[in-house]
Amino acid sequence: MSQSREQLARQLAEAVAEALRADLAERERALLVVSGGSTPVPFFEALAAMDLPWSRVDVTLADERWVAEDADDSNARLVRAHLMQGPAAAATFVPLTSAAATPEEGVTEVSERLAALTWPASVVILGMGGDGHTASLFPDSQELGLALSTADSVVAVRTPSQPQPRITLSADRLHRCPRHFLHITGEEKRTVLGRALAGDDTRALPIRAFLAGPLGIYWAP
Ligand SMILES: O=C(O)[C@H](O)[C@@H](O)[C@H](O)[C@H](O)COP(=O)(O)O
Repeated sequence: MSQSREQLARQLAEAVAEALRADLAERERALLVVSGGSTPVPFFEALAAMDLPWSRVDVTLADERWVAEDADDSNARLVRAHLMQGPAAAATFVPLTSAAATPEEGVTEVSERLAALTWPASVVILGMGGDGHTASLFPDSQELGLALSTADSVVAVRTPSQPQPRITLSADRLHRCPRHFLHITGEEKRTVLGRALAGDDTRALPIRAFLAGPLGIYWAP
């Protein structure tokens, strides 16, 4: 019998907590990179309640919509509401937006902010859309090729399928981590992942940029 989404969230939270503890035994600070969207909420809430040296943990995003932090579709708002709570409130959240009007104008400041963190990240949590995007690496984005190839840490992204301009960690920066976990739910995403595993055109299904390496896949119906 397949597990529930709540059980999956707890299982993922335990794996992430274990990874953070392992790294914090070796280094002063540890970095957790999370994705936004709707799937992560039960995972965020399970992780937030865990007993960790949270004051030594930095949390940032794999991508962000270029909106104010109090906007309904802000990933920063989602993380502050569901992860930066309880014990995890002692962690440091590092947002991916700035006061600049556009992500193109903000990438330098955000890149400098990220440079001060402890890379490689301990863990990267990826989500996936029904179009096979992950972070803000979208198939229909004109910046996809850049985001897949640049050594820069962040890329401004404009995508016809998305209402807001975005900023995303580049594939290179997302790869700078020994642990990647893909957190997806539902039959549609299971089917998309199956298609991604069966092919090699990363521009068509950008999640493919992360399937060649070690990837923990956390899926529930
Ligand atoms: O900013 C975002 O939306 C996320 O970072 C994005 O990459 C997300 O992981 C997928 O779009 C899946 O979103 P759902 O969990 O809402 O299906």
